[in-house]
Amino acid sequence: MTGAFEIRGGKQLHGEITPQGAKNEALQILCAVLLTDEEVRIKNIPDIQDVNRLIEILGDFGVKVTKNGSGDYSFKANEINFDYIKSPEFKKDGAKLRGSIMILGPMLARFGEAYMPTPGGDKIGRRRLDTHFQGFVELGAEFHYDENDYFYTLKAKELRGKFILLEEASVTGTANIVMAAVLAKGETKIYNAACEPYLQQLCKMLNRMGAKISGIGSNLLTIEGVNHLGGTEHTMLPDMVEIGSWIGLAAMTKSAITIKNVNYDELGVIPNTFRKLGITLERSGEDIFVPAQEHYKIQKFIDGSILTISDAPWPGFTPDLLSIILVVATQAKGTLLVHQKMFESRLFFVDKLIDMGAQIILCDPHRATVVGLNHESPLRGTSMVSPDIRAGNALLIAALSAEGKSTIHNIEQIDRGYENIDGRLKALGANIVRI
Ligand SMILES: CC(=O)N[C@H]1[C@@H](OP(=O)(O)OP(=O)(O)OC[C@H]2O[C@@H](n3ccc(=O)[nH]c3=O)[C@H](O)[C@@H]2O)O[C@H](CO)[C@@H](O)[C@@H]1O
Ligand SMILES: C=C(OP(=O)(O)O)C(=O)O
Repeated sequence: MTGAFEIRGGKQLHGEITPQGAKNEALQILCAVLLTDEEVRIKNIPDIQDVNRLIEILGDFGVKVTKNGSGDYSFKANEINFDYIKSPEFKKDGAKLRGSIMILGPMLARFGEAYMPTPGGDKIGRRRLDTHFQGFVELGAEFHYDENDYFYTLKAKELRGKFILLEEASVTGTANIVMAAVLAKGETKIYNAACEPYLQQLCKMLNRMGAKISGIGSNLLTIEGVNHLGGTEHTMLPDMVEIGSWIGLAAMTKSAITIKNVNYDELGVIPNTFRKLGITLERSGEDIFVPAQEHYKIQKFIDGSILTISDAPWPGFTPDLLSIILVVATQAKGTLLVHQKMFESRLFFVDKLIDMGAQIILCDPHRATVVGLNHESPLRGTSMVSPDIRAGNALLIAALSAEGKSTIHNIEQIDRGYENIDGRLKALGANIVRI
């Protein structure tokens, strides 16, 4: 376990915070640089562990990486080091994060072979990769999984476009198959494609590189294969999971906070989902202002029944914000059912909130009922271990609202997704120390 945060909570915060570039977009976009031998310049790259690890892996692959400034890099994949890709080091490095899986599509498309250890990422239940491999096989690849070594191998003399109906709208799966199909022969149609803003960003970038993708933003993508892709420039969207987290932070700490440059129109149902918890938030151009609120009251459904917030593939509510919703509900007035449909072990962190005094019943691994305390009795500071990236940030927000001192251990799980989080929270007036 690496590092800890010590937090003295119960303080009102105030000021402005700017969201980092989106982590999950960055992981897709960085893999796409492997599709061309020309230079690709990428801006607004968040300075976080997962992304930095992927940049290191690209460097080890032989990609020339140049840092132009903060969050601004150029990549040129004109030579690839296959010795490294087949080496034991790559088996170790590639397994450190989830996003590395999206190296497969570009490598297969451009070089006809691709290798990958079982990727890492959050331990939030089973995270199957079938959709990715079924897609590659449909395009004509041979697939081999070495169960002893947890190592995937893909080979294809030629990829051929076809109609692919995905079993599920997997985010990284869709990105991977799109990146394989852009250089395939003929037309590929991907139905039941994931369509979140980050995938739209990837498709737009690929089109700027010379790809022919239509249907962007829908669940039916049509891709006319091309022979060659060229260089481009791309800027990452702000991270919607951060934006939601800072809305939650403001509500939990009764603080007035302005979240800058959020690209509001790309946030889908996120703002309204927080409004359903009774939180006031105002759009001002591209900023969101959350005023200081003593109380916020959870809405009910029209028929008077208890509100349920659940995750769903985009444009549904992202699963990555459900932990924040759950924490914020602990101090709302009213009752909420949180239904985490996608992941099997993402709600277990509620035992830590219960230790802090929150009123929560974990109904089963997917559902938790929260009875809000209406800010009448604050959470109590405690010592806890961050289990995953989003629960980690949710616990951090709980600790900032709690009375007394909290210690959060295993903050690598927070650092892998949030840039300089202690520095940025301190700038809002938080009492947080990295120990
Ligand atoms: C690096 C990255 O981008 N990670 C994100 C990506 O992970 P990732 O791409 O790995 O997640 P997937 O979209 O493949 O699916 C996540 C889970 O949801 C289930 N599932 C998925 C689609 C569906 O229609 N029904 C369904 O039940 C899958 O079985 C899986 O267990 O998308 C997830 C879902 O938004 C996010 O939580 C992760 O932060
Ligand atoms: C689950 C997440 O990340 P990863 O897919 O990288 O594990 C996340 O970003 O919430």
